[in-house]
Amino acid sequence: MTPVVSLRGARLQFGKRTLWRDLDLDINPGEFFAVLGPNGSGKTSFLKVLLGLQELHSGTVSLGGHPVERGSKRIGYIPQQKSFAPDTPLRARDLVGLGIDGHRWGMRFASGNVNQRIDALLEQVGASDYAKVPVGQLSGGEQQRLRVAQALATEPQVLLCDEPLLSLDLHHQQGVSALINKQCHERNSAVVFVTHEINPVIDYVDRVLYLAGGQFRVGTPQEVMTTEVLSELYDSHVEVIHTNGRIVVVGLPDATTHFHDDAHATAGEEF
Ligand SMILES: Nc1ncnc2c1ncn2[C@@H]1O[C@H](COP(=O)(O)OP(=O)(O)OP(=O)(O)O)[C@@H](O)[C@H]1O
Repeated sequence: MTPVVSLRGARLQFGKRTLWRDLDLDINPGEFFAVLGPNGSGKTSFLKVLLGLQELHSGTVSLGGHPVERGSKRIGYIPQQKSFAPDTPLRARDLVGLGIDGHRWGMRFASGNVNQRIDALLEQVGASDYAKVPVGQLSGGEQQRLRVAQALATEPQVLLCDEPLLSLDLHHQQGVSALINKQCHERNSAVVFVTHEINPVIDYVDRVLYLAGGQFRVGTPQEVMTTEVLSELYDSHVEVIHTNGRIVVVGLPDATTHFHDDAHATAGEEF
């Protein structure tokens, strides 16, 4: 199987601060891949590398066997949930339409084909009923469904999701994550899902990249979400409890203070 995302010897650092290094990773079609970690550990920066918005310090990254490029149609991107202003002059279907031809300048005269495609996308995310409602009048969950539809417009090989459940209530969290998982399975897209909290997607996640303190671990949730692994990553005792199919992590320190500083690297280590 050809991986959708490949990183080799990847390293990202800002100044003396290394977010991650020696990252070798393949993400496969149809894989639901979660990126976890505390504030400032580099989750969004990881997405930016895949979006071609952030260069690696060293190593390589490719998408579908090609170097990453900005604005690639291979990628669908669902940004963090931010509400539209109530008077935003866009209807739900206009927002989805931007995913199809938003790269074009000037007034859009939607063809029959474009309209059909918009209808199909609205249907796919269960948003047909509010197709003509101005986006600013919709609930956070309804707006987020439209962003999912917009991100799916180009039938992307990989769907990058940056905390797409933030500020959604439990009901809408379940709806949006089920929708993203559906895309993963029915269209065989890879999903890279950045989140602080694994539990809302625990039933869907195949593998996890856990970033903390300038280090990382990759594996299944069962392999990574353990007392031993997280205590090592945080350099402090952390208790991981698995209960009723959910994972509770107790005693998390402020990991952003534990970054590995290259100034303290051992002599002879290669950077
Ligand atoms: N262009 C940049 N220049 C310098 N530092 C940066 C740059 N981009 C990100 N950083 C720093 O890198 C660290 C990781 O940022 P990033 O946004 O990737 O973290 P995150 O894990 O997504 O955090 P959060 O959970 O708070 O959203 C932060 O300390 C941030 O300030």
